[in-house]
Amino acid sequence: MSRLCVAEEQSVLAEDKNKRLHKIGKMNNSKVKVAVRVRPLNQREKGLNSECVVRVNGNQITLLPSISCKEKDRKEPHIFTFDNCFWTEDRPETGQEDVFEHLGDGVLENIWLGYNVCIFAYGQTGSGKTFSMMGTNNQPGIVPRICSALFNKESNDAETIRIEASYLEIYNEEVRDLLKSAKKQNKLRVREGKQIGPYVEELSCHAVQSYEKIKLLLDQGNKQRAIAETKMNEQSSRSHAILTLTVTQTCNDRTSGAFRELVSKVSLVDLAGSERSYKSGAQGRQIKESCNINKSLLTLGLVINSLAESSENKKSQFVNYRDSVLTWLLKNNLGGNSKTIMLATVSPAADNYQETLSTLKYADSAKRIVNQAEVNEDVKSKAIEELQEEIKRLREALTTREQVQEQKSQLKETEVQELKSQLKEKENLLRDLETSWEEKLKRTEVATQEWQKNLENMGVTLNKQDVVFKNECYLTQRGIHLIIHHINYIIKIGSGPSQDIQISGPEAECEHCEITKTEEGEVFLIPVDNSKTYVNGSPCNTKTQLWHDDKIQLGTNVFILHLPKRPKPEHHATLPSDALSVQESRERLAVFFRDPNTDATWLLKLFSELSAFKYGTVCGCISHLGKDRMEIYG
Ligand SMILES: Nc1ncnc2c1ncn2[C@@H]1O[C@H](COP(=O)(O)OP(=O)(O)OP(=O)(O)O)[C@@H](O)[C@H]1O
Repeated sequence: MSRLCVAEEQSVLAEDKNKRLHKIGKMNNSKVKVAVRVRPLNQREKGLNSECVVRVNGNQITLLPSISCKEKDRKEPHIFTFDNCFWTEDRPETGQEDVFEHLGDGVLENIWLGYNVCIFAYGQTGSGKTFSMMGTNNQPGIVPRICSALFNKESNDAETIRIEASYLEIYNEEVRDLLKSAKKQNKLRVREGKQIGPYVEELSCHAVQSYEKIKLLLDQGNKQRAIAETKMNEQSSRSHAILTLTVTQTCNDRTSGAFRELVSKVSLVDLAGSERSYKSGAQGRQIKESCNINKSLLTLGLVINSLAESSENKKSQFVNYRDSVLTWLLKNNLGGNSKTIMLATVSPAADNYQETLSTLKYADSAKRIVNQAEVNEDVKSKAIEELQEEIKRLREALTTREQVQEQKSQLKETEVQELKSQLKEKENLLRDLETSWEEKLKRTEVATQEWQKNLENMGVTLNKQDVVFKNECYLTQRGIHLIIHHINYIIKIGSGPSQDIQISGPEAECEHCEITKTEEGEVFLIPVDNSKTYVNGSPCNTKTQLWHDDKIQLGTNVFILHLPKRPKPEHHATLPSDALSVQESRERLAVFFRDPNTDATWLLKLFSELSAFKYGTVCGCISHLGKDRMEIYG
């Protein structure tokens, strides 16, 4: 039978099943809910006096024409209506709560009812996807709030709740397990089962019993992501991250007295920035990254469009989910069995007009998609049955293939290998489904300990939220995450698109400075003429050697150099003959001398040398303390 006929037959069977489920109220048509969040103007945009071109009125968002937009967009504003519009400028402190109240509460309700749910954040780099999904310690986002509520017993009346978590990222169309140490990573393949839908082979799944445990896993995953990024000088915005929680509840049906098992798969997705390719001036490896990011996002766009069209025309049409890893994994969430929310994040600044318009158009298409959400009841037994059948079929196929192996052709050999690998995978899945909860909890504990040990062996120490590499040379920059930039030979820093590290702010030059590392491991800073560059608070206008822990300020961007092999040498100041002694601490220098009327020029020289050398920004004062003592404060 041709592929098309099989697809047609399957779709007829699925339609019949859907009709039946609709009738008994266990499936319903569910439009993708679309919300838009506008972040406040950031420092860079304020510094550039960027015009604010977005207005929000209730659920309506208007994009006003601006000088920077294309000719055809200059005449009229673009007006869109969504399920929710969030504008953080009005109430910045309650922004995260507002979003959770309007989106998160509904998500929880659907989880308790046994539906699959998905929230995916889409928008240009820096528009607030990670801030909305993850948030910060003080302003937690949707993900930690959902995780915390899942363990709040008052929010549901199930007898038992079991939660398993997996966390992956898609980078250059390859899947990485964020909860497995880099050493143990194989290239992970996406497969698909009739009952379970698309899944990632060998992806680790962790049983969690408390919010603290999920938080620990999330932290681990984010660190793993940070390590991968920094090892390759990547940035998080270049990969897509998917956290999946499988929530299994057993409930006692009050009327029949029977036990029901409800399973909800919760997919929380932080997509890569949507604009990368044309604004970042991508080169070399970055071109591959951009193509692959855009391949996923492009396919996502195509999938959204064809789903929107088929929902409107009420006609099913073939949707090529398998064209990208992202859409394949989100197959159920887009047009399938899931209650899905898209959170589109945008910047209000005029110079982001095109990206904002394209995000809003994307979001506008998404709101036309209609999913077929189904209550997932007793799916485990069905999945076990399906796997047992599959395993039986694969074993038989393998025996037949092996029997005709006499004429050993290359083709047969590959076929046998593929069958063996499928068989192994299905057996693993079955074993996993049959593993007891207690065993799963034990496994998670062992995996966490192993992961931490591995990091220590790699020379990485975990310091609260931070990742520190013991013996390497890098710059750290603190923002929403701690960002680490490795220095290998030469790095260019500036606000221009071709710079290795991009800085922002009104005082950031297009090409601000270079940092070089010699073969001997010495590090130098070479500022570009007239750039606002400071080392430990002192202006730096010429090539300057840098030491461990030096603070480098480029305009308003601050970096700390990590170079443990080059600690700052001890400073030996030449003191005038009448100085008696010098006492130093990191914050204070006290010079004792005989004659309080000593010419102070040497002291001022010493002061400026020391401030440049060791004391960072010296807001210091020189004060006379009695007859024979002066103190300089750093
Ligand atoms: N709604 C908001 N309110 C306050 N600050 C915000 C908001 N949204 C984003 N920000 C700030 O803007 C900056 C960029 O946000 P974020 O990292 O979430 O962007 P992103 O879309 O995830 O970017 P990328 O695609 O590069 O990962 C962060 O410093 C964040 O704190």
